[in-house]
Amino acid sequence: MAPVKVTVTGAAGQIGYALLFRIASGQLLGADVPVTLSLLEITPALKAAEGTAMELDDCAFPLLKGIEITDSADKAFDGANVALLVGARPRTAGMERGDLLEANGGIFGPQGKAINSHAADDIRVLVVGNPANTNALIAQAAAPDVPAERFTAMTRLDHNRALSQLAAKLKVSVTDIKKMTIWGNHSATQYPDLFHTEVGGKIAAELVEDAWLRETFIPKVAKRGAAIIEARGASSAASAANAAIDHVHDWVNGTPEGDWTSAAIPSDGSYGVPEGIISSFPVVSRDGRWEIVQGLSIDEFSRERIDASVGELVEERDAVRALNLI
Ligand SMILES: NC(=O)C1=CN([C@@H]2O[C@H](COP(=O)(O)OP(=O)(O)OC[C@H]3O[C@@H](n4cnc5c(N)ncnc54)[C@H](O)[C@@H]3O)[C@@H](O)[C@H]2O)C=CC1
Ligand SMILES: O=C([O-])CC(=O)C(=O)O
Repeated sequence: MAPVKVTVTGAAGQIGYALLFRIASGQLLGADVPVTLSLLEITPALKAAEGTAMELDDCAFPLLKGIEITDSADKAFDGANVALLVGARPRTAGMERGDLLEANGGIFGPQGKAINSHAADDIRVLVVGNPANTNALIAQAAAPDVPAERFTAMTRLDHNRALSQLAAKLKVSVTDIKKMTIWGNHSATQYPDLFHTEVGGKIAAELVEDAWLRETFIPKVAKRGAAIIEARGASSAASAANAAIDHVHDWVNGTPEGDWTSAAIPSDGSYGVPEGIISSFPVVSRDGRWEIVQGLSIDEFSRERIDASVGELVEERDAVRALNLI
């Protein structure tokens, strides 16, 4: 079997360090799938990426068939089958949102273009670097020859956080919980929805107090990233890497029958989310493609929250449009 080429940007960063070893050990694609890794970094971080590559060598992973380290996007994405876009420009003190979007446009535009020109026909892209949904939109717009559905952004970490918070509340195992959903943006406006989530055949929203759902669960999940930064002095890295593994694993290998997961994928207009926006939905993966779960009833409480998060995504889209980034 020919190795699958996995390109990781920001490979010398925190998430990169937590991610690369798991990809090389077979957890991304399967225990029988050989991989080659391509590490894309900015020039000053190449040496650190080389250090990580030395450690990858030292693991003697049977599935790892090669490592390439480069600061050239054209080279990094050449023949890539999976692209994990982790490296991004973080927001720094005093930075306006427009500056942040523009700085990221300077990263995700050229990377999208390189993917368009050089990646393999089956390329699948997961954007992790924030603002993830809009960075995915920028990369997608720069890659008109790649099917739009191949550009996705990560809300699986939010999904996993929601599973874990609910399991703790109900004193059940995360495996007892099915059909969790994160809607919208990977930001504080995201909406973790318990109205379709099932625990032992019952609807989760009916098993918890209303006040807990509104005042504890939703804000705790939505603001968990900030809480981790506050506690660790650095943003989530191992849990973010874990979620990236889950997302790509399920995209390629399928989601289990009777359950779904959450991923930010280009909207087809489902649930009133404007077409083209890269928004989180309840999704299943079948035959290597994400499909939005259809037919869920959305009550007024959920509608307001989905609309608020999608409204933020529309604003971000309009802002990058005004900057000619899409
Ligand atoms: N979607 C999600 O759920 C989550 C997203 N994130 C985001 O993931 C991103 C990465 O986080 P960390 O690894 O902790 O950051 P980090 O700062 O440790 O690493 C980022 C790396 O990206 C590299 N980089 C910057 N520009 C690049 C470019 N043009 N090409 C290639 N590499 C480039 C940097 O040199 C650095 O090594 C951040 O934007 C963070 O906000 C973090 C946690 C969860
Ligand atoms: O803001 C960040 O960099 C961290 C983040 O996205 C998260 O942990 O959800």
